Amino acid sequence: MIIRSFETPQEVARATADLFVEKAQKAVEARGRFSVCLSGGNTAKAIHDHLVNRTDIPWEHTYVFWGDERTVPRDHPDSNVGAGFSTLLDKVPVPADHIFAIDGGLEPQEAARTYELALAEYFEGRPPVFDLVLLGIGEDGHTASLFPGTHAIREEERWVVAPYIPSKDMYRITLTAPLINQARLVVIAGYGENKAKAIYEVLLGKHQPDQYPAQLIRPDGGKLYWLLDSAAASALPAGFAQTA
Ligand SMILES: O=C(O)[C@H](O)[C@@H](O)[C@H](O)[C@H](O)COP(=O)(O)O
Repeated sequence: MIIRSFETPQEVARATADLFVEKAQKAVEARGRFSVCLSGGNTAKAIHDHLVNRTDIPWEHTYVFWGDERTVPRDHPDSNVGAGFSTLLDKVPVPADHIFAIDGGLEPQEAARTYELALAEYFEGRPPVFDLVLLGIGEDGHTASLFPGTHAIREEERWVVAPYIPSKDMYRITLTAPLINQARLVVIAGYGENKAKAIYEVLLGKHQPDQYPAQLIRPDGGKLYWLLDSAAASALPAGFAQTA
């Protein structure tokens, strides 16, 4: 696990974009294609702003997925898929048939099952190993839509589940931790003072993933980067995070 802190949110977004580019180039060189899972939320949008302007990403060999989606149609303002398109995919030349969107408009359990089938088809029945999974972190220590106290935290078999989230009073569709942990590279990006306590608890607190689900993110063989701004890293001991 590599933990880096940067002065500003913009530097976090830029550093995440740099890792995206590096991974994309290496994946295409090694396997001819690059599979990436986008996250939702505001952090993702800042990262997308940096990606849109890069000229060194092999978009034509890139395959795009989502780590989670709200149970809303793509055109709803809260949709992660909709935001992925409006802030990134409508602006870069990823072929339309390389984009695998979670359908938040379906009944939640059907949406989860349908997405699992899409993953199985892309990965041709082999265990889904994403080249890169981008994640955010919530103030409550959630990541993707793995929220405290939900059954999704304990899921060990399914790739995609659709738990009811009491704190949001809605169902969400989310990749499970075992699936995320198969990735070659996971990047958790976070900024803002409001994340500092959760980040401390996830990284240095008692191991209690039911309270802090981001503790579940421990890639089996891949790498994990935490990219934080100084505010989000402010509860960590001095020197714990590498300062860029
Ligand atoms: O659907 C979502 O909301 C995201 O997938 C979620 O896990 C997000 O990454 C965190 O809540 C951080 O959100 P911000 O980046 O907006 O702080």
